[in-house]
Amino acid sequence: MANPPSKEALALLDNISKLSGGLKNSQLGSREGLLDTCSRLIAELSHPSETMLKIFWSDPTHLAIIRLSVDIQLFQALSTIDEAGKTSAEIAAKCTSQTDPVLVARMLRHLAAMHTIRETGPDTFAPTTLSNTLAEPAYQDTILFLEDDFHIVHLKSPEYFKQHGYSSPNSGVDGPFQYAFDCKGKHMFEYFQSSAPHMGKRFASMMDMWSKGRPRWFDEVYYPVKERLISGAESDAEAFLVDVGGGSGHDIDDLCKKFGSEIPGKLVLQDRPEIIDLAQVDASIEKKAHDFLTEQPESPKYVADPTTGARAYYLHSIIQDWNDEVNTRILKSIVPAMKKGYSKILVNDFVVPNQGAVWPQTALDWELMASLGARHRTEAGHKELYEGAGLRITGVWRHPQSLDSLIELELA
Ligand SMILES: C[S@@+](CC[C@H](N)C(=O)[O-])C[C@H]1O[C@@H](n2cnc3c(N)ncnc32)[C@H](O)[C@@H]1O
Repeated sequence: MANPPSKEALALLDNISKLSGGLKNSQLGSREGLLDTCSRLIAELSHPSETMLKIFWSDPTHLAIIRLSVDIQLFQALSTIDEAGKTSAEIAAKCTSQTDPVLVARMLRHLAAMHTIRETGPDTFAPTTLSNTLAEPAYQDTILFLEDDFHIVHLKSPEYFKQHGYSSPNSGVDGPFQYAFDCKGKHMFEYFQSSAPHMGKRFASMMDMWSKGRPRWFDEVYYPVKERLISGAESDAEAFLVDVGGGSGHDIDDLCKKFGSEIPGKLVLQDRPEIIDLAQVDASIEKKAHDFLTEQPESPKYVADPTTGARAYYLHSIIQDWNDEVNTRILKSIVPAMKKGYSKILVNDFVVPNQGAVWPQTALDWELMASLGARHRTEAGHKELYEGAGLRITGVWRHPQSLDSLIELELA
């Protein structure tokens, strides 16, 4: 007979049944609660050797198969199939190149065992929402970035830490990334530009992919854009909102789509020149190459008929990329452009709790360290940084289903 479940497992099962009721009634947060509780239950019920094999066998092989699927266009082949499914030989015939049907069958079986696709009968497989989504260009780029380009950084990090006395990096130009690519002194974004433009493009796609499926800062229950920005915006101001380091423009483009003619002024997308070249945004959005370590050009000092600075300077996933010293430079480059009591800086970043951070936060913190010598901040860490740059926090907003926050700042 099997061992009786532990007290913890029983409590988790009770919680799952409560949360299931919430999910059926579309209660906000029940989906997230269920995901967390189910993963705790899996950890509680698994034998350590099962967990070990999950981490070191099933996940890496799953990853290897997903990566290979990009080359043979397996997800694209699957996306043409209906829910009844097709045999592995039929699916192999739809892949690019002459892929061995036996190899495809082995890939399909593991993908099905990992719930990435569905096994609908003997040697018969059908796509899922996940596998269809993995066929999209932004997801394919992300797989290539994380596997082909970035994975080496994690593989090399034990050597890096051994050489650096196991201390936490605090430099964007001498961390695990620079060690793996032998480019000490060059920041990751500079390295993309000078030595690996394909990585820069894939990275921008990854940021685009990441914005999907999570609440956006301008959603009604997140940050009240109408109340805090549109209302009170001066129509003769040069710019309404500047997306500083906005990548290929998904945030500002979606803001533009959502509010359309309600936006009372110009929208400006700024980033490095090679990223601005990639951006495909609404024609009304001005695209400008700008180094955010230098003085903000969307400022009364520079515009033809200056009245005020922009209503808002939006920084999404920027503060988390740099140490305090560089962030102070970024913020102080915007401060002279701001009008007191009118202009705001909007920081859209994680505010990690002092206890109970969840895996998307802790995993990203490690990625930030490895790639950029950077880290996540608690609310106290954010506050200290902004006060040091002559700013004050005027509010922190969070969507009930999001893990990130919107921190609103004004001149102190
Ligand atoms: C983590 S991404 C965030 C992109 C976008 N805000 C988003 O949330 O998807 C950081 C962005 O900062 C840009 N960046 C890095 N250094 C920069 C600099 N000195 N000036 C302007 N942009 C820079 C990168 O090109 C990249 O698009």
